[in-house]
Amino acid sequence: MARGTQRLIFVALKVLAVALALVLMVVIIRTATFPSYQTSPPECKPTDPDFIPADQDRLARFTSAIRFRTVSYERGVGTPQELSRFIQFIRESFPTIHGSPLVRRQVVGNYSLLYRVAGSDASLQPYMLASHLDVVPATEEANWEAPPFSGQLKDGYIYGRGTIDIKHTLMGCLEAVEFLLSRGRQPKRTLYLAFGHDEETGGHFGAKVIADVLTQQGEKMAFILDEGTPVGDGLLPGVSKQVALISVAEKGGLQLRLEVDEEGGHASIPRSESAIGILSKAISKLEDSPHPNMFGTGPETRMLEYVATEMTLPYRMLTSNLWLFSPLVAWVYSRKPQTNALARTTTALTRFNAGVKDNVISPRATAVIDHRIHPTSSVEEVMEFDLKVVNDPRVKFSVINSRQPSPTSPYGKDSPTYMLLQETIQQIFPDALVAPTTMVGNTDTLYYWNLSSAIYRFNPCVMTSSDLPRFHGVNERISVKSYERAMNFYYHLIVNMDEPLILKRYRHEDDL
Ligand SMILES: CCCCCCCC/C=C\CCCCCCCC(=O)N[C@@H](Cc1c[nH]c2ccccc12)C(=O)O
Ligand SMILES: [Zn+2]
Ligand SMILES: [Zn+2]
Repeated sequence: MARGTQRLIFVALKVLAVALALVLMVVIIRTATFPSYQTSPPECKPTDPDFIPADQDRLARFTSAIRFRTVSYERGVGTPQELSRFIQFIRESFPTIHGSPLVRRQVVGNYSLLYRVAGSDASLQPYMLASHLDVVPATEEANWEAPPFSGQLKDGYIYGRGTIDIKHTLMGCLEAVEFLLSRGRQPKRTLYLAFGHDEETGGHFGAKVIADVLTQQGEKMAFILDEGTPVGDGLLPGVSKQVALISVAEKGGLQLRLEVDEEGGHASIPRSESAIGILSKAISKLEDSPHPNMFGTGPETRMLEYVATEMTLPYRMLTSNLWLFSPLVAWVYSRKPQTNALARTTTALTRFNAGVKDNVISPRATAVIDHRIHPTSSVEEVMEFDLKVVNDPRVKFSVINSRQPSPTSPYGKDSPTYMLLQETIQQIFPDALVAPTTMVGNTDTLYYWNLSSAIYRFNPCVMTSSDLPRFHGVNERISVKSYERAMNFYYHLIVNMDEPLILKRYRHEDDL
């Protein structure tokens, strides 16, 4: 090898070594100095004078609420009589709320409830706590450890449909307001409670109408809190502490119907391709072609950064240095369904219909694809992507439903309401970290976008990965301790909202 070439290689190796050393240095420095986003407000204790205990009366009210079979089956098909009975039960169970001159109650869309609790300072912008009255049907009843509409107490858990989705927040909010008012206190800031009656089937007749009513009344909210992501225990790799996940954004959706119409006929004389075959190829192409991994562009990235300082060293190093390791973390995310759903637009094949008889070639095949759209993508992008992937004019696409991803609500120390939420969570869950994330399913907040730019989705309940299948699944349950935490969470949130010190600490130029 010529001497000149040798020297060149030597210099190149030297440059590479220096560059690597520099990169390593940056990685180490960032790992060691990465900021913490956590706070440590005073813990809420059972000995506090304003602690709400899960006493017999409150537990009895909650278990009774679970016994109402307020099931939503499909759009416009629910259980109206049961909803009416449940509304009556709520009215009788919370006499202070329903007798207070501070409270205005409206029944909206026949079965949804909208309460306004007047604050003493009308100059302050109101806020809204949302939940829903309905539940999904209970299947596989035989496999439940206690009947799904029994509200049975067993080994410290209350069993039943709605215990974590979402009658614990519905009753938790009401208990908190009842407790406040029964102590003769009036909040400074007006608050709304909004309880839709058909969230489980899209909120078209409940939350949508609530939003219309509030819009007509010209209301704007300082923030809105609805059902959402839980306090995860063991859900995030590399973090041993619990992580309370506040969803600051919600994925969009695109439900597509795919249809192929071809000549059918006698099964003994098939053509080379059938409607079923053509459609199968199309949907299998869609399943095999995932939408791009968007890790690094949405709240899912910040979620990791918010807990970085509490991670085990290898994870901490990766997360503190996403400028370098983002592609690697993106790949790790794509490996598990829960994290994959956070990182990209997902494609779920939910229906496939074709054929009427064993020996008849079906002239028609149809399928439904349910996409959930990443916050940094759009309905248009998803449609364009799919058409390109299928690339077959015989497959006709039609849109069943579409909605853009939600705007991302402000979070972090620049957002007083997010920080208020974070501090309240840490009062009730003192061992938990708090982090922003994206809601992968849809909620009633879809209709509330025009009411507030600060919309958060959170479920004040600790959940392990083995609890997740209880959502809409078998053996839905909540521990008595968790229900107690839910009541106290809402109570503290309401009290904190009137505590100028907390908001002021994070308030910038924007006045709430
Ligand atoms: C590593 C990170 C882990 C993250 C873990 C996240 C865990 C999530 C755990 C629980 C969340 C479940 C809560 C889901 C609630 C979603 C509500 C729902 O099921 N919605 C339906 C129906 C629906 C409601 N509103 C609309 C509007 C438009 C279409 C459908 C719906 C749904 O999303 O399909
Ligand atoms: Zn729900
Ligand atoms: Zn649900």
